[in-house]
Amino acid sequence: MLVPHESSDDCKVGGYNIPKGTMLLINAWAIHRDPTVWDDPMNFKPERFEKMEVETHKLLPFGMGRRACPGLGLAQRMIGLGLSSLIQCFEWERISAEKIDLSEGHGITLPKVKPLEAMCRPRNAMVNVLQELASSV
Ligand code: HEM
Repeated sequence: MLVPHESSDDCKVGGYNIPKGTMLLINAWAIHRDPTVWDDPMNFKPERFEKMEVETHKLLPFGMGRRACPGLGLAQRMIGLGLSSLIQCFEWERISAEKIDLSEGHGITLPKVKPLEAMCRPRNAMVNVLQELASSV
């Protein structure tokens, strides 16, 4: 669910009459899994975002409109930078032959039921860079 909003006037949403003062909750979780909104929603297909102008209005992790998250640009850049640094600098392995359990838990955010445990070791090409970084802290 996104942050609750309150209608400041009588309005209609999706054909429903919403009186002034109603609490409105957007179920982004359901929208992101709705097969009438997304083609094959349960599969990871990053290529669906290649034509960003087509799909962005259906993707709501930051809300939408006037009260959408003003930290969107910062958050997207930091997540990309953080994740790509972890992939570029380290080799990653599972802790056992068992596949990672991706089951979703409950909460304000979407935690994993089983926290991720993984092993990492600096990539050879990155050892010097990481040592220099660590010694400069
Ligand atoms: C992955 C990171 C983030 C996610 C998923 C996220 C998501 C959201 C969502 C869903 C909302 C509510 C939108 C709505 O009312 O419909 C929101 C609001 C807000 N976010 Fe974020 N956010 C993130 C990072 C950030 C960062 C980095 C900042 C600031 C540096 C920030 C500042 C805010 C503020 C100030 C609001 C309230 C905006 C308003 O009510 O007018 N957020 N965010």
